[in-house]
Amino acid sequence: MQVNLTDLGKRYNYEWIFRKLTYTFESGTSYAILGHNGSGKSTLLTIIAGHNLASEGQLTYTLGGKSIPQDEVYRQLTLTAPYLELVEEFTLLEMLDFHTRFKPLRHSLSNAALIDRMGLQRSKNKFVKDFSSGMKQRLKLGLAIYSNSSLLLLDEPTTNLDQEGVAWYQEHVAQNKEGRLIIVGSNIQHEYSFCDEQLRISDYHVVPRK
Ligand SMILES: Nc1ncnc2c1ncn2[C@@H]1O[C@H](COP(=O)(O)OP(=O)(O)OP(=O)(O)O)[C@@H](O)[C@H]1O
Repeated sequence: MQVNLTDLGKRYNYEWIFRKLTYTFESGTSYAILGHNGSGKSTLLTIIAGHNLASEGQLTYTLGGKSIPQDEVYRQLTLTAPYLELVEEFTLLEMLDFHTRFKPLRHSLSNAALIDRMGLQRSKNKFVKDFSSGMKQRLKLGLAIYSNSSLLLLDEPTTNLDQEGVAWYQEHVAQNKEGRLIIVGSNIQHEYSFCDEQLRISDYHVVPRK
């Protein structure tokens, strides 16, 4: 998977969040999008995911030498972000059944094996609404990391995780990065320490004229 941004810009109303962003993201490489709160990291990730529209510029996707239309790229990607909700009315087992019907798991992993990897064996019949916030985050990450997607987008991936949860995230993301394109939106070092490249969104802020 390759994602090409050419002179990409986004504004909300009259406020430009970033402009003139030209960059190539390549498979087999992990990227960190860095910047302070409100700098535009989530905005860029949602644009790459196709959940949000750029205001100017071009965004193209290529897989195996073939270009993928923007409205089909969702098949190739998984995104996890604090604002994306799980289906709270499902038990863990039901949640996995539902999710994997649309997005099969990597390496034909079974749902039971994913539950083991997430360390959630004792909660398989528990309703998601009764999970702690850290358990919900581990579930979101497990679904994203272990889905069979060539593009993995992680926005603030360790939100609500304790030290053990952070170590779990680091281990599992590192084990599943080969051959994939991973983009992390973060300003916390332990979330993106495995990344090979860094993109500072503030380099693309519009400097107001004096
Ligand atoms: N739907 C929207 N309408 C108007 N402004 C928005 C909208 N979404 C985001 N913004 C603005 O865009 C800017 C960038 O927000 P964004 O959430 O992308 O930043 P971020 O770098 O991810 O921040 P954080 O680190 O706090 O998550 C902020 O000024 C925010 O207020």
